[in-house]
Amino acid sequence: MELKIALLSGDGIGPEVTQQAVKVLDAIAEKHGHTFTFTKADVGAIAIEKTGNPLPNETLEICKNSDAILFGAIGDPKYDNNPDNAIRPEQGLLKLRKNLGLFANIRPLTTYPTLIHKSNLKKDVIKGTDFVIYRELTSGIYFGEHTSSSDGKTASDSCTYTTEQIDRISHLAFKAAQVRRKKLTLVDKANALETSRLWRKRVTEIGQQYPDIKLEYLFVDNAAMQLILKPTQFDVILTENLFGDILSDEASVIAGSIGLLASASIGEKTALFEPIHGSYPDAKGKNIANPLASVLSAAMLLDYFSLHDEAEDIRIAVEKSIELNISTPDLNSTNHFSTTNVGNFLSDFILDDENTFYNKNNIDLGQSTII
Ligand SMILES: NC(=O)C1=CN([C@@H]2O[C@H](COP(=O)(O)OP(=O)(O)OC[C@H]3O[C@@H](n4cnc5c(N)ncnc54)[C@H](O)[C@@H]3O)[C@@H](O)[C@H]2O)C=CC1
Ligand SMILES: CC(C)CC(=O)C(=O)O
Ligand SMILES: [Mg+2]
Repeated sequence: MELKIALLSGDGIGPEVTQQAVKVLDAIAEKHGHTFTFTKADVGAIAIEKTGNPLPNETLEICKNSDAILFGAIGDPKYDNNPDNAIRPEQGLLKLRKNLGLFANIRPLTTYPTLIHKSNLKKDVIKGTDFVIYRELTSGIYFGEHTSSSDGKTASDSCTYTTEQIDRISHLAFKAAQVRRKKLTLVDKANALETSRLWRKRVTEIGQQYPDIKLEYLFVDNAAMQLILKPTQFDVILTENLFGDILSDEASVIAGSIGLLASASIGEKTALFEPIHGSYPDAKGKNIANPLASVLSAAMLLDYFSLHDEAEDIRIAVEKSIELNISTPDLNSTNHFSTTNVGNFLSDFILDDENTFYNKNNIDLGQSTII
């Protein structure tokens, strides 16, 4: 298969982690006889520095002319610490999502035996956790009217949802539940918010078209608690933009690191694949960021094009790296491997086996070495 992929590495650790995902995709292309071509484009703070615009037209055009987008992360303390800046890196990502109509953000959460064993959370609570968050991505409070008064004393952000915006992601979430464990949990704040009441009404109505799916409702405050108390109760979580953003970062603690959580943002015409984490500015250029979220986002990209065997190859390589402790410091407090090492291991493993990596790097099999 030939795929044109727009590569938007962005800021902070974005370039370091996406570089590993590209490496892994190159290995998959070589192994399975595909041609993946990457076209780089700027977004976020780097794009502001170069053009004054966090989403230059050229970048948008490259995305529109590609089959899919591989995205790193955006964000820079220079802007975060100066809230008065009118032009901000995150506008690049929000506008990209809106312009490409990427309304459904799919964030799977799985656990790995090696990491369950190391987790600070109770092992019998997190063992077997396997759910997916369907987060609405192009509406809600991030896209409402934002105001601030001229005296600087009042600010507002409005949250709006239409039935059309709720319906389209709800159908995707119900369909996902049909091929999973047939349970959908709507997370909202219907005891306080009008938008949440609309979500509850519509999702209940849509649920009638999916009688095989058990539909449950949770208020978001309770959901935040249940995620940690009993995460195995969840199968598909459906929620609005803000709640999905927050709950998925929280859920990453169950997996072991936010550096493990991948996502796919699906629209009608195209799709974007990105880690759920941000630009982790403190780690920029240090070669310590976990690249697995980016690599697993690349696996979701392959799934999107029905290259399921190829996606599985990536997931098996990722599992192997975790099992062998070839992991960055967030997962491995003693035997640190670098971002690049992890990417090299994955591509070597995909093309050959784990011994290739050990031999190339002159390591005894299983040795605990910092390289
Ligand atoms: N999709 C995106 O591009 C997002 C961008 N951001 C932006 O990123 C910047 C930093 O935001 P933060 O709130 O600090 O969130 P962040 O996700 O960048 O980092 C939070 C913490 O998560 C951990 N972490 C994140 N990615 C990791 C990785 N790959 N490997 C290991 N540990 C990792 C680190 O401990 C880090 O301190 C801000 O400018 C923010 O606006 C935040 C979230 C998403
Ligand atoms: C610009 C932010 C809304 C990005 C973010 O935190 C996310 O999508 O997870
Ligand atoms: Mg977020």
